Amino acid sequence: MSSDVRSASAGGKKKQGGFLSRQAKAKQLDPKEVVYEADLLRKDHVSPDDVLRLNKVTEKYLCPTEANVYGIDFTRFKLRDLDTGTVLFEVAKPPPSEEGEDGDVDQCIDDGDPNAGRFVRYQFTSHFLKLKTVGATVEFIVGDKPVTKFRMVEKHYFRERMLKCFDFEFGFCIPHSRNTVEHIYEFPTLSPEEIKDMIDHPYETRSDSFYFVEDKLIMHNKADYAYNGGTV
Ligand SMILES: CCCCCCCCCCCCCC(=O)O
Repeated sequence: MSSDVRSASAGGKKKQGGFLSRQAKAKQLDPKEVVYEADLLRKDHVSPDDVLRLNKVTEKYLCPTEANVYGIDFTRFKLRDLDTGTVLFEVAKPPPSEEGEDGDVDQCIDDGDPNAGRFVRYQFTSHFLKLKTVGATVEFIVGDKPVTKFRMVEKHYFRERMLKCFDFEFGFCIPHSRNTVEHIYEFPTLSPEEIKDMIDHPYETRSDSFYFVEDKLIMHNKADYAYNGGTV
C-alpha cells in the first residue's frame, strides 16, 4: 500500500495565532444500532449516519477515489497544541509546477495503486497522548462544482475500542476556491494503562476519515499512529 509517513515531535516550532474553529462533537454509539462494513460496501451511497454506526475501524475503503467528483484536494495540513501554540506537525503539497518538474512526487505517490494517497502513517512522541486540545488546520481547493454540506466524520480506535468520533462541518465552498479551516480536536480521557498500551503497540491506533458532500460519501482516508517516536 502506498503511504505517507508523517513524523512529529512534541517540541516543534511555537506559533501563536487566531483560528477558525468548529467544535468537535463526540457521539456515543448505541450498541443496538451498529452496522458492519460489509453492509456498507454493498450500498450505492454511504451516508454520515451509516459511518456513525460503525463500531470498528474499516479494512477496506467505502468509496472509490472516483467518488470525489468535486475535485477536492487537500493542499496543507497543520497540527498545533492549542494550550501552548506549539506547532506539532505541518505539511504542504508542492505546487503543481514543482510536482511536474520533479516527477518523484507523482511517481512515489501514484505507483499504480488506486488507493495511493489515502493512507497516512503518523509517528508521534508519547507526549502527544498527554495533550488536551489540538487544532488541525486544513487547506483545500475545490474544482468547478459548488460544494454543499461538506462534512467530515473521523473515528479513532485503539484495537477494537473506539476512542472518539469527531464530526466536523466545512460548510459551503464556492467553485475554484481555496479554503482554510481549523478543526478543534478535544482529546478523549485515557487511563494510564491505555496510554502505556498505545505507546507499546505502535500502529494499533487507527482512524477512518469519511468526507461527505450533501450527505454522500465522496472520500475515505485512513491513518495509523505510533506514539513511541523521539524522546518524551
Ligand atoms: C488518541 C486519540 C486522539 C484523537 C485526536 C487526534 C488528533 C490528530 C488527528 C490527526 C488526524 C489526521 C487524519 C488524516 O491525516 O487523515
